[in-house]
Amino acid sequence: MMLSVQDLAVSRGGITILDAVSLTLQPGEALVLRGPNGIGKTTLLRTVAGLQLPVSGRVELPPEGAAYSGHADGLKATLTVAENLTFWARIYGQRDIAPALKAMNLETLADRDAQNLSAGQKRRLGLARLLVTGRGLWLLDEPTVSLDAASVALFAEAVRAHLKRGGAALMATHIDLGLEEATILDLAPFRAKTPAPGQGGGFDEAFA
Ligand SMILES: Nc1ncnc2c1ncn2[C@@H]1O[C@H](COP(=O)(O)OP(=O)(O)OP(=O)(O)O)[C@@H](O)[C@H]1O
Repeated sequence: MMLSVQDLAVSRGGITILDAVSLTLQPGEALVLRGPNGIGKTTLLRTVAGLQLPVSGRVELPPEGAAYSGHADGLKATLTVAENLTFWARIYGQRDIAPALKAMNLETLADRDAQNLSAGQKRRLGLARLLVTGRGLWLLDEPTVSLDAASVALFAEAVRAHLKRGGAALMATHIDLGLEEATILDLAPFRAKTPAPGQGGGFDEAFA
């Protein structure tokens, strides 16, 4: 078992937005969270990652934990691409950054400072970071934002290889990665019963 979520309720700003979420992931499986903007995909992923506490319910992860990739890529601006990856690899007890550089097509950018990368290149570095964690469970929030078609294909290939190695992935993404291993979980049935005004709507009301 790579992940077990049982009867989980999660909140944002003190208000429960999703409840009774239960799901499991076995090695080799991927689950894609679907639902309109604001339903709580980010909140659910952050809760599963342990970045915020659940309102109730249980999350069981592998003993070594998960690798989380959120909207911020967590890059060190003044370190090069290779230095960033080496930094993270050391934290996670890994040595070799070469496969991660290759997988995300960063070899020719290895010596460039992270602050001088384009948005899509930064995203590729953020995803390369996943590969140097050595963690079996990936929790991914909109991993393909800013990526062009070729980079989306590279990313899909990296996820596929991860699943083949016995890894698992829980991800929020609006685009189809073409992963036949992935199942879709629509979060609409888990919407908490009494959302506050402006919460859980079909789109981002603040910008309507
Ligand atoms: N501090 C806060 N107080 C109250 N509500 C908040 C607060 N922060 C976020 N929210 C609301 O919580 C809800 C869940 O947000 P979340 O980012 O998890 O949604 P999402 O499904 O990931 O959305 P998207 O598809 O746009 O990324 C949204 O309706 C958001 O407006």
